[in-house]
Amino acid sequence: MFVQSRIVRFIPKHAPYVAFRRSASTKSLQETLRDVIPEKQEQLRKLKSEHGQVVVGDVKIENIIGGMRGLKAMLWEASVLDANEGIRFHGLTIPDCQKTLPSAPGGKEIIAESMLWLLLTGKVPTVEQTRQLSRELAEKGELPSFVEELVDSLPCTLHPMTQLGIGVAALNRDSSFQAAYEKGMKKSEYWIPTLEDCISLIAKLPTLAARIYRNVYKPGTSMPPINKDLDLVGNYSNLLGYGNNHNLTEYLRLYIALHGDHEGGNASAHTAHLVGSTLSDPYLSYSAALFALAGPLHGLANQEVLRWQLAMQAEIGDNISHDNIKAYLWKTLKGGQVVPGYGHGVLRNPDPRFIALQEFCNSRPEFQTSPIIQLVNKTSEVAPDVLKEHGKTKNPYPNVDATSGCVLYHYGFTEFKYYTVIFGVSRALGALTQLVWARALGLPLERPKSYSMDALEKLIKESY
Ligand SMILES: CC(=O)SCCNC(=O)CCNC(=O)[C@H](O)C(C)(C)COP(=O)(O)OP(=O)(O)OC[C@H]1O[C@@H](n2cnc3c(N)ncnc32)[C@H](O)[C@@H]1OP(=O)(O)O
Ligand SMILES: O=C([O-])CC(=O)C(=O)O
Repeated sequence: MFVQSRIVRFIPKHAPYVAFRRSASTKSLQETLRDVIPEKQEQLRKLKSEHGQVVVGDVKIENIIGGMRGLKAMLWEASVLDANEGIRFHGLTIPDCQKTLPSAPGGKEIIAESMLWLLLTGKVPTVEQTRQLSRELAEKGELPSFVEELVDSLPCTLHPMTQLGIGVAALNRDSSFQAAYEKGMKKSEYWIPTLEDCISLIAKLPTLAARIYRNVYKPGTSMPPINKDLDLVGNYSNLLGYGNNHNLTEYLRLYIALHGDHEGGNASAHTAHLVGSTLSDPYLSYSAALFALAGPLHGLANQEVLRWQLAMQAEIGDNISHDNIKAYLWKTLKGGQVVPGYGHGVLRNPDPRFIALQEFCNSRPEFQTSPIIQLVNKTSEVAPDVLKEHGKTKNPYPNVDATSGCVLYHYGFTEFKYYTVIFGVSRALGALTQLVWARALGLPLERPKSYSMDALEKLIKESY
């Protein structure tokens, strides 16, 4: 059969990993992945057998006591972070993805399905493939009734992230992986039910997350049915009750695509990987990841930023001068608190996700007079110099959380304790992708060596 390939018009300079073309293929995600797996298995076999002894770095005492920062110690397929340039998904930068990944009908932003396809397969999907995946996700979106009853029984005073983690863990009752494992499935086939679970979980996350939102913030309102002709985030927005706000829906699409993956060492992705390495099923693994995301130094920072910016706004009023912001930043730092939304474990420049969200705002007239977005922008002009003068943080620049929640607030989505749940819907794309690859590549149990301080001192003495 003659298959015509269409090279996408924009070819980036550094796109080493991805087959940067959209083929006319109508192969499903599962079929595409099945084609890619043998190549990757062979690549891993060679790395192990031919290069297993190559040294890629030293381990210093400062790495061991410093949160393993800088250690090159994990395999992660879908994305790699450069400290200065930021994230690349299979070699593609965020602007590359914005140019090439299919969007929703009537929309312009990247959608979760096209990002998921890229992360899982390393290939840019066709529009048809993306639509096929949207339909599959919509068809698998309903929650089992016992999970609905479980989340409905939770007190609305329980943080939405705790509720999300509970709901995701409970979905494991129907895990295909767990059932197949119990029946004695061969290791080489683990990836198949793992993929099934991952797709099912990604499909159900918006329904679960929207149910939590309704229970906590809009009690007594009923959710519309899942629309089989909509993309995942289009449905999520609908279920939340914001479906008629096109701009907010587009923002959610971009937000969820961009937060999908940030290589493997971040706390949520790493947690999913660690738990998954014990052969816990994807629901349990991702539930654990959500509780890492719920910490204020990680995903919860997007709620903290809004709280902090609103407190700043209340204190300085309408006079949002650089000097007033600077004084508020110093007050935060002298109070012994971190400036939320600034700094990063790896990045050493402004986060390109922050830039992409700022560009989203800059391209829309409604943000030019938005008090909260103007305050975020002005803060980002002042904070780096203040943090440099403060002299502690290795990265004084804004990360993605510096604006992500504030844009939601602008749109009237003001329930800030819910914001990290949206991040949790997104991070599944990357964390679950890696679980599929971990099983397809037969990666082992993760179990690093630890030392006590006494044992470290002994090692130090021995090294002299
Ligand atoms: C999606 C995400 O997870 S992005 C990150 C979201 N988190 C935030 O925005 C919270 C604010 N930022 C921070 O707390 C940090 O920058 C982190 C947690 C993101 C990274 O932490 P680290 O890798 O340890 O940063 P770094 O090496 O620069 O830290 C050195 C010192 O600077 C401090 N520092 C780092 N960032 C900040 C900040 N934004 N405000 C004040 N102090 C800071 C650290 O607390 C540390 O102080 P210590 O020596 O007293 O412990
Ligand atoms: O990479 C990190 O450590 C934190 C982060 O930005 C993310 O997980 O999105």
